[in-house]
Amino acid sequence: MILIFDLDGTLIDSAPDIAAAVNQVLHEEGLAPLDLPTVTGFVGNGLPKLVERVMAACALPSARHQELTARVLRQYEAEPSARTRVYPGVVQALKDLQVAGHELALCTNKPEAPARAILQQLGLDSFFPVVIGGDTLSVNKPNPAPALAAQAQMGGGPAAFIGDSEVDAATAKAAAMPFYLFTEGYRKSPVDQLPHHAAFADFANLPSLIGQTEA
Ligand SMILES: O=C(O)COP(=O)(O)O
Ligand SMILES: [Mg+2]
Repeated sequence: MILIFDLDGTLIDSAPDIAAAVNQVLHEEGLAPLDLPTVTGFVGNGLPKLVERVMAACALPSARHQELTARVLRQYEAEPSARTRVYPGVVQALKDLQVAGHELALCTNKPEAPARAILQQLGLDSFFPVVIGGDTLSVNKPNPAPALAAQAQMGGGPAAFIGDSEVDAATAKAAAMPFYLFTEGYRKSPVDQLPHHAAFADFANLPSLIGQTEA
């Protein structure tokens, strides 16, 4: 089966680096930093949307959105993974899933360039022959197009989606793919309010969970 993974809050805890980039720009603007839970709550719909949420929280004029988005992105790309951690058990789970014959792809709302840089810096790039970012197509998740593009680029066939958020649950539903929910990421809703085929809190359990579903 083709397994399409989300990135932020699923494979990696990346919010500290996103918050650092945001807070550097706020500092340059003479504004107080936002705390980590606040910035984490803004992750999920891509960088332009995150900056829009930051600007609303800081009462910055929306006319500056393009400029501030470019500055946050430049800051983030300068140091994208220094504070970012791969969640426990991810690497072993990805290896086990490949050994079991699955093919892995990545579908994130993070812009493609920093997504690829982070995968490489954290040693995850070799798992993912296909990477679709938030700016790879003209639409991003929860539109199903990025997930469907990942599936098509992997050669087509049965696919499942693994993610941590409301956005991923909606994407999987729209793409008609079973959704595996990682419960320890950046979701805002209770687990039972997110439609999912199966949920897991520990990556060590994912290979058997997917094996059971297939059987
Ligand atoms: O960049 C975001 O807003 C979210 O990224 P994700 O799709 O990898 O969770
Ligand atoms: Mg996510």
